[in-house]
Parts: sequence; structure tokens; C-alpha cells
Amino acid sequence: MTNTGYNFRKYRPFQTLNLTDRTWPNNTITKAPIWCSVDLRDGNQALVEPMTVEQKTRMWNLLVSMGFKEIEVGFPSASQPDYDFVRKIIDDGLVPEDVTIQVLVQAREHLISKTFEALKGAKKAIVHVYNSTSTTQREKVFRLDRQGITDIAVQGAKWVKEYAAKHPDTDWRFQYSPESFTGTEMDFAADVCNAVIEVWQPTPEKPCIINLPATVEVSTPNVFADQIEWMCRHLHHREAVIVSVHTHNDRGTGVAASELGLLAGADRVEGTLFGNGERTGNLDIVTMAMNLYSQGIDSGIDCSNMDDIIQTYKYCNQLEVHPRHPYAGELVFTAFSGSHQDAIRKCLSDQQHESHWNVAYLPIDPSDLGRKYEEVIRINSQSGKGGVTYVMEKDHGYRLPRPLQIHFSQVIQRVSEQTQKEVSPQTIWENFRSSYVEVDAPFSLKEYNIQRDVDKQTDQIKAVIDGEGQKRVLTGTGNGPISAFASAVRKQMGIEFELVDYNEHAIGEGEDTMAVTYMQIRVNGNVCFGVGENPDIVMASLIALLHAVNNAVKAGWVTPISEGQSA
Ligand SMILES: CC(=O)SCCNC(=O)CCNC(=O)[C@H](O)C(C)(C)COP(=O)(O)OP(=O)(O)OC[C@H]1O[C@@H](n2cnc3c(N)ncnc32)[C@H](O)[C@@H]1OP(=O)(O)O
Ligand SMILES: CC(C)C(=O)C(=O)O
Ligand SMILES: [Mg+2]
Repeated sequence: MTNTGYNFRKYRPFQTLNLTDRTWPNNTITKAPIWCSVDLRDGNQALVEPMTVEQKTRMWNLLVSMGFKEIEVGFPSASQPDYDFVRKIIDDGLVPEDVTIQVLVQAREHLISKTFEALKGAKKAIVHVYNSTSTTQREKVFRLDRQGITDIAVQGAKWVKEYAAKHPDTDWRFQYSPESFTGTEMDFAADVCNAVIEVWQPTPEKPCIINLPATVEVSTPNVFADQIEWMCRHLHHREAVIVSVHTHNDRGTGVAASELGLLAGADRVEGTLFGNGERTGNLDIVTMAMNLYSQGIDSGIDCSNMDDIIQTYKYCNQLEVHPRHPYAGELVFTAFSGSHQDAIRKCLSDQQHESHWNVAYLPIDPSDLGRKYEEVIRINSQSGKGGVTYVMEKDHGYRLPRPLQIHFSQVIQRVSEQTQKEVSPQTIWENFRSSYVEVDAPFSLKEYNIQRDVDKQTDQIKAVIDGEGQKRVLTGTGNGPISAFASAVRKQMGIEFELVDYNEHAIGEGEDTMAVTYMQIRVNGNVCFGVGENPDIVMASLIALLHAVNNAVKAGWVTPISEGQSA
């Protein structure tokens, strides 16, 4: 039943910006931005249970190891764990020389004072002060006009500057965010930021950061890009200002908005691993970094141990990573569908001849992220011959000829339809063996002997076969061992068949090398397959032929005669 409150008329469209001379659509991203992880602050403040100091330390170590050079470590004036954590990384010397810690604070003096107390002894730090500037917040929350909101920002900027001056041993940098920027009129956003910039008087040598947040994502990313381009044009001392974007994901386009923000002139992005953060989350830095990586750009962020990153993320945030999460999810490199598997298998086998990664359906090489190729192709009822063939070759070294690929994939298709489940590589292997390799009934080959007549170019075979309670000695002649054996089977066992296809290859190495042979026969219009393996290639071929014959007998397509009967 429809919920009567469900009414789109309750909402109005987002405001766009009339920026007709926008330049960002013509730009491309050619280098990584300055990254700032806000996992320990924005991510943390959105958790059901905020991180303990121990969890924060684990997350910190991960972020440092991944290569982040700017890390917002908390809101130390807000809570004891945040304060204690900041003290811990400073007192225990856990901050590498090339990493700058950042902390967030409201534009309120007692909180700023506490923040500087928390940072005592830091070699360098970014103090990030914010206040809300949007129309809604001005009217409903702060009940102040534009001037009143500007005064809060300017006062906050002054306090930050004054407290910094009292602690000259630290190399300070300042950051300001007009919180709820995307809900703010652009002229006012620029005015507030410029007022703050004028207080700080940044220089190119000592720039400040103006961070423009989509605190709530309210528009399509192109509108956000217009806003960023407009701000970049209107900020004072642009050469001394690092423009940063901080996107959230309310409309599901947090990554797109940050990427377009870079096209529009931003220098820096704030975000979190896998996008953990308020409501629908922040910009997902893993995705954005991997998007760059997959374009041949050094992202500066090391995601090569993706499973370790996920483990730490889960432990610290008590959250899961969705199986479809870009680059990281358990299923994102997996193809179940037949045509995808076929294309992947063909591209992978040709990849060695390519100068760059060129594999259909796989935007990057899964092994770059520590993922195994076993995860790439998995088999269910949507899979065709490509997937089964891939598993047989990748896991076991069996290069099935095309007709057998088609036949065997139908065997596996039936298994998956019956079980209505994914078919594991182990089940594929067991079915392969029971269908073609371990088919020693009703007949099995015990021994054989070949005599070659060099003049006539023929082979005469004598083969001993067990089956149906008797031992038979078959003899036959042909232009090779297989045709000699085939002739003996036809004549002495009364099994009429046509040899359709024969393939073989070696498997294993050195003393363990085995011949694998694939035999396809036609019996009364029906196709049967057999596979033989043996160190001796002739033996392997004869076994394969007998396995194909056994399959025909088992299917009831032919009835062998007993010894003594004539064919
Ligand atoms: C978009 C973001 O992610 S912003 C970051 C949000 N993160 C957090 O809030 C997490 C940590 N925060 C906290 O624990 C608390 O907010 C504290 C401890 C910092 C402050 O708590 P409180 O003193 O109770 O204040 P609270 O945050 O509720 O703010 C209420 C008051 O501060 C004012 N205020 C809120 N934000 C700001 C700001 N950025 N600058 C100046 N004043 C502010 C409000 O107008 C309100 O004033 P009023 O009491 O006169 O009506
Ligand atoms: C504090 C600011 C930057 C923030 O997290 C937001 O606006 O989303
Ligand atoms: Mg935020």
C-alpha cells in the first residue's frame, strides 16, 4: 500500500549556477590531488560506536602506511578519546616527518583553546575551523544574517591565528570550511571565505586551505563543479590558497563530484576509506585513487594490500565492505556470465603481448590489489564454456579442445541447475574426472603391445582388456597405434564408432610429465568423449579411446558383444 506521505511535491529542485563560460568540462585529471584522510574525524563521528584510542591507532598506522600525508585525526576539543589520541601520536612520536596532522574545531574560543592544548609539542599541524553558512542554517539554526555568520568565521579565524602565535614551535597551517557550502549562495560563500583569508594573510610560501564541503550533496556533480570553478575565480589571493573539496554522497555521486571538483580547479580532496562518513558517507578515497591508478596516473595512495585495508577498516569502524564496492568488493572482479568469462579468458591469454592492460570486463589487473585469479571466473548457471575452460586450464593445466569445452560446460550447467548454486572449482574438477577420466567401466585397458611394420607403415596391436567379468585379448592393425586399437575394438567388441577428434598435450614437468589425450568419437550419431592420462603417450591415447567407448556403452548407444561372438 502506498504511504500517503510519499509526495515529490514536497521538494524543490536544486539551484544551478549560471556559469556559461565554465572551463572545467574541457579539462582532464592528469595528476593526483593532495589527499587528506578524514577517517579519524568525519568517518569516526558517523560511527555507531566511535573508535577507541586503540582502534584509532590501528587506523592511523594503516593511513600512514598507505601514503597519506595529511590526516585529520579528530576533534580533540569534543571528546576525551579524540584528545587522548592526538596526545598519544604526538607523545609517542608516531607522526612521520612528512605527515601533517589536522584537527577540526568550531569557531568557539574555549574549543579552540582546548584544541591548541591538545596539539602542544606537534612539529606541524593544520587547524581546521568551520562554521555553517547555508541559508537554512543561517535562518533556522543560528538565526543570524550574513554579517552575523561572517563575524563568527572571522572571529574564529582570529582566535586560531592568536592561539597559534602563542605556540611558535609548531609549524601551523590554517584551514577554513564554510560548512554546508553547497546550500550557500555563492556570492556569500566567497565573501565569508575572503573575510577569513584576509585575517590569515596567506602567501604562496605559507598558503591557507579553503575547504569547500558538499556537507549534504544536493545537486548533480556538474553543478558542484560550476560552484568550485566560480569560487576559484572569486577567492582572494588564489595563488596563496589551496582549494580543497570535501564531498558527501547523499545522491550517490560523492566520487564524481570530487573528480569534477578537481577539473574545476580544486587542489586537494578530503575523504575516507570506502567512503565511511556521515549518512551515506564521504568521498571514497579508495575508489578515487584507484580511478586515477587505472588511468596510468600515480595516485600516491597504496591500495595494493586491499584485503589488509579492508580488515583494518572492518575492525576499526565495525562496518562491512559491500561485495560490489568498486575495486574492493569481494565480487568486483568476478564474472559469472558466460560471454564475459569467454572474453576475459581470451584477453588474459593474450595479455602477455600487450604493452598496457587490455582485458575486457576487468578495468584493472586484480592481482595489483592482491586478488587471486581464482576469484575472477566463478561458475553458476549463467556461465558458458569459457568459464569452465578457464578453471580447468588455470587450476589444473588441462587445455580442453573446443568440442570438449562445449560438452563439459553442459555437464556443469546441469550440476548448477540441479543444485541452484555456484559450482566450485573442486566440483568442476570432480565432474571432469568422473565424466571423462575415471571411466574405467565397463572396460579398462590392462596392457598393450605394438609391433611396427616399417615396410608397410602399419602397427599391429595386442591389447589386454578387463571388463564384464572377463579378460579379452584384442588384436588389430592400422596405420598407427590408435587406428590399430580402434579396429580391434570395432571387430572384436562389436562397437561401431567413428574417430572424430584427437588432441594431446603434456602436463607437469620433468619426471612427473604426463601426456593428456582427448578423444572424441561418434557412435550411432551420438558424440562421446574420453580423456586419458599416462606417462606413456600411446597408453594415454588408448585409455582415452576406451573411456569414450565406455561412455557410449554407459549411455546405451551401443552394446558390446561378448568374447567369442562375432561382430
Ligand atoms: C559537517 C560536520 O561534520 S561538522 C563537525 C560535526 N562534528 C561534531 O559535532 C562532533 C563533535 N562535536 C561535539 O561533540 C559537540 O558539538 C561539541 C563538544 C564540539 C560542542 O558541543 P556543545 O557545546 O554542546 O555545542 P553544539 O555542538 O551542540 O553547538 C551548539 C552551539 O554552538 C554553536 N555552533 C555550532 N557550530 C558552531 C561553529 N562551527 N562555530 C561556532 N559556533 C557553533 C551553535 O550555534 C550553538 O549555539 P547556541 O548554544 O548558542 O545555540
Ligand atoms: C567540517 C566539514 C568540513 C564537514 O565535515 C562537512 O561539511 O561535511
Ligand atoms: Mg563532512
